[in-house]
Amino acid sequence: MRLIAENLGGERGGEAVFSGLNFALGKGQALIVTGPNGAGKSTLLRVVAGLLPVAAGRLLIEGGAEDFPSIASACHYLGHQNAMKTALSVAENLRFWRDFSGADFLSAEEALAMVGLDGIGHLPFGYLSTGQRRRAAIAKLLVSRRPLWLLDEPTAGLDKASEERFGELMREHCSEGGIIIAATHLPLGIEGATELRMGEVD
Ligand SMILES: Nc1ncnc2c1ncn2[C@@H]1O[C@H](COP(=O)(O)OP(=O)(O)OP(=O)(O)O)[C@@H](O)[C@H]1O
Repeated sequence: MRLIAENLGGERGGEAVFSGLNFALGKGQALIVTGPNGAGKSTLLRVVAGLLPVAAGRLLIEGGAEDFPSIASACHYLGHQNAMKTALSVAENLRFWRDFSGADFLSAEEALAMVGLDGIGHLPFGYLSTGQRRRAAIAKLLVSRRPLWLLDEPTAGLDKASEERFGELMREHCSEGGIIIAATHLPLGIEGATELRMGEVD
């Protein structure tokens, strides 16, 4: 599977935020999107996820159409918000996302263990600390198999150990043929990733 952007443009509120972006990502490749606040990193991720329309150019996936007829069906989108219900337990939230996303992978309990949150699945999500909430949201990536991970500031609020653990999960995803696009202000520890700098004047 390859994800290709050709002359891609995105806009917010009718105003162009970026234009003329080109990239092609094959199995196992990662793209790190950097740039100052307001450069359009989140907008790009939302366009790729299908949450905002493509304003110019095109985005396509090649290969894997039988399993993933659209980019949206191939991706996990981890935005700034964790997208978890505070009144439901952590495990209930993960089971919801597992059912919603399909292609079961790890159980809620197994996924929580992978982010170092074993034994807290029964707690309401709202009881968790900021970093624990982010880790539980990261566990969503592991309850169903989707090849394309779109990550917006994924390590914001994580302690050092959790940051390193997540680095390992991302490297594992790539080594299994997954693709990652991550917007970040912090190093993520993915070797060999390509960097896309947004908001810079040539
Ligand atoms: N809903 C909206 N309506 C209009 N403009 C918006 C909307 N959301 C974002 N913008 C504008 O789009 C531009 C790009 O925002 P975006 O969130 O993509 O930047 P970013 O690079 O992710 O920034 P940060 O590093 O602060 O997260 C900004 O100028 C922002 O003000």
